[in-house]
Amino acid sequence: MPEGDAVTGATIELDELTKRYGHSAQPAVDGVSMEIAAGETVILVGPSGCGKSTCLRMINRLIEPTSGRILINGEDVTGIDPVKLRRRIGYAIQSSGLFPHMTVAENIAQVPKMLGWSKSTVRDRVEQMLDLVGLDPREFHGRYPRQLSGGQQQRVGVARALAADPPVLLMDEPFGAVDPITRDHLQDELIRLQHELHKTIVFVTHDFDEAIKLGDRIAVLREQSHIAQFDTPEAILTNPADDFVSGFVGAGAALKRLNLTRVRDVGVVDVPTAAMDDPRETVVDRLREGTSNELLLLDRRGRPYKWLRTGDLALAKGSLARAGTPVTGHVSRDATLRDALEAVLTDSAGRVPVTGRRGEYVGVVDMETLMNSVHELLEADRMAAIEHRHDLEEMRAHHTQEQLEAGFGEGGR
Ligand SMILES: Nc1ncnc2c1ncn2[C@@H]1O[C@H](COP(=O)(O)OP(=O)(O)OP(=O)(O)O)[C@@H](O)[C@H]1O
Repeated sequence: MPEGDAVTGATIELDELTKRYGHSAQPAVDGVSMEIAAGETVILVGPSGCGKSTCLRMINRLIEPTSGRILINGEDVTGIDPVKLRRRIGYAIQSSGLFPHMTVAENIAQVPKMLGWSKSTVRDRVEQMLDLVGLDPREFHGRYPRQLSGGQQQRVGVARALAADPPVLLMDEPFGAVDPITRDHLQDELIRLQHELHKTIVFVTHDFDEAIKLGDRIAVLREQSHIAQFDTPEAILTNPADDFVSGFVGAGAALKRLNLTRVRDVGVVDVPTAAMDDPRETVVDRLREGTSNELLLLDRRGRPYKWLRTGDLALAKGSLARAGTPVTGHVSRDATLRDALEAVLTDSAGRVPVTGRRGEYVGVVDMETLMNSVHELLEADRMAAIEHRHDLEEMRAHHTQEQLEAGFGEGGR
């Protein structure tokens, strides 16, 4: 999380939380314990029926736990009125859960109204929420859910969940029912929102790629919600705890790792550049000075325009305007390494310019820099995981030593 940004989320602690439905022999959720930091996004993944939704719904007590405790910001909420509790916890689900007979505005306004907010505050809040999720308030305010696309319904669902500004947001496969492109878009929107809001989010999904993209940490659950591994996406990708987790990560862990790093975090190379208005001699000199026989011509706003090779000038009879090959692909500094790899693989010369916020040239990525970066990243992940394991072992050894000493002490009395 960026420094200086206020955290508005709350801590969540699940303490030996268990759910046994009716007379079933096995509990659906068996003694799950988990600590979630304020402002953190935690993803629950696991096979169908392992108890993810049950876990999630116990947090807002839509399902009453059979035993165990839930603490929100340190307060035990296991015994408080569930209706009051739910006003402090936003909840978004797959089918968007909107009331069909209410307009978009009425749906979003529901919890703020129940909380007794004044009419004008509620009205402003509805506008603000629609803006936040990227829907034009004037257009969508009065529509009914059936007049919205699946993706728009999901957005309204998220707006409604956030309307009363709850510190905690629970999301149960919220993007499960939309097409992959809309899903990708909604995921990006959620990342943007979370960047602004810093809620504590617990998010259930089947989709491991979604978990990697959205989670600060991922809890991989086995049957009855036993935790197989609870760690950062990087650690799970490079150091899965066992075969069960590896099976979940699936093939292509290194490729998935590329989604976690942005171009701005790795080194880019510099190529000689020249401006459109530069005299021909300057351009020729720069081409000569460079190590590759290529130069990037920038337009008047400093944006990549054309690739120019030594021979191009002769072919175009010396006119810069006619020489060279237009730049077709580029990646922004915010693009993931996966996007950069895609661009590099599809570029005929295997390199693409990197651009800043206003499209200005900041460097170039090619296959070699990408490969070096990926090797370095994977190596760093591995080292961090080894250190982490070492710390854990030391802590355990220390703990055992303490217990032994305490035992001897008692025995000696
Ligand atoms: N109301 C209920 N009564 C009895 N059993 C239930 C009830 N709800 C869920 N279960 C059982 O509890 C177990 C966990 O269900 P849950 O829906 O929490 O799993 P899940 O991991 O979210 O599954 P999925 O990924 O398929 O949505 C399942 O075996 C399910 O059949």
